[in-house]
Amino acid sequence: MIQITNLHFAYGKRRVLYDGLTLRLSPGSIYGLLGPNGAGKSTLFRLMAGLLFPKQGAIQVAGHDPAKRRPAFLQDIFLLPEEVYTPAMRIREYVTLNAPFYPRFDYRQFAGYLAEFGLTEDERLNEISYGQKKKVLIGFGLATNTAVLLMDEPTNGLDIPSKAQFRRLVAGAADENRIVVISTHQVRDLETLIDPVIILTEGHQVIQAPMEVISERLWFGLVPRLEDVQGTIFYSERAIGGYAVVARPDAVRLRQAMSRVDLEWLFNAVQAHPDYMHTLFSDTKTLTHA
Ligand SMILES: Nc1ncnc2c1ncn2[C@@H]1O[C@H](COP(=O)(O)OP(=O)(O)OP(=O)(O)O)[C@@H](O)[C@H]1O
Repeated sequence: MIQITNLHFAYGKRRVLYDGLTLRLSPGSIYGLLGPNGAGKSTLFRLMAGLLFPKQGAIQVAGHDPAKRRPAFLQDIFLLPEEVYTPAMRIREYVTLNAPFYPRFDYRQFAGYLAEFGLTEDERLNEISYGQKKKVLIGFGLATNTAVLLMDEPTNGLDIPSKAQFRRLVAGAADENRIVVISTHQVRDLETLIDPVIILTEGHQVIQAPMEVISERLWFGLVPRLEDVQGTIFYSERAIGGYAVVARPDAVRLRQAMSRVDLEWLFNAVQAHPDYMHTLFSDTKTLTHA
């Protein structure tokens, strides 16, 4: 469990990033953390990992106060940063040096990921591409089997087939004891993987909701004309044959048309109507998907 209660944070005297953030994340889910540039996604990860400290409020991660950085906490959390830096050594040496920090590290599992990504342990981390380095660290992070796995923009730098591999490997490594949180701008990369979603807005609002609830409370679809929607449209964009729309389900005459959550449209709708969306999902912060 990750429990964030009334978190306040700012870098020095700069703009306040969190002004009373409260969130609860439960094991058994792959959370998607979305937000505009500068909203504070990476900062939230650093706070969860104990690399930054709250100005006020409390963070509990798997029963630990991250700020204390106790060994029992550090061996149960892995943070894959957005920008990865790797030392000039072979993958094998990297694993020999770093895996012992994680008591549940599974060497065979890691070897399987490397093989999936078409890499071998003999390769030198300073002689492979950025995307390949990222794959090594994604595999390493999954193989740590920590209770908490935080991944900041993991699909940046991955080619299209690797994104599908990534989804498959993460889905396979997630289990009922693990909390996985993935931040991303590439929502289409992860649409089928993440549930629930957490969306940060510029105005410090936070929406947290399971996909199932989102699809019950909002309608996503294509309409030939905007006049086909009676009532509030939260987001629309021109599309082939009409308009892509996020609206209230009861506002759409064409309700029989299938509605499937589109995370990119949802993201835009939340940024455009943060207060309304916050109210619409105010009761879902502690819900997890079935
Ligand atoms: N070390 C730092 N010192 C001062 N300000 C910082 C520092 N790191 C980040 N910031 C500021 O804090 C804000 C949030 O940054 P953060 O990297 O957490 O955002 P983000 O949501 O991850 O952004 P992006 O989507 O662009 O990666 C930004 O305005 C950034 O300029």
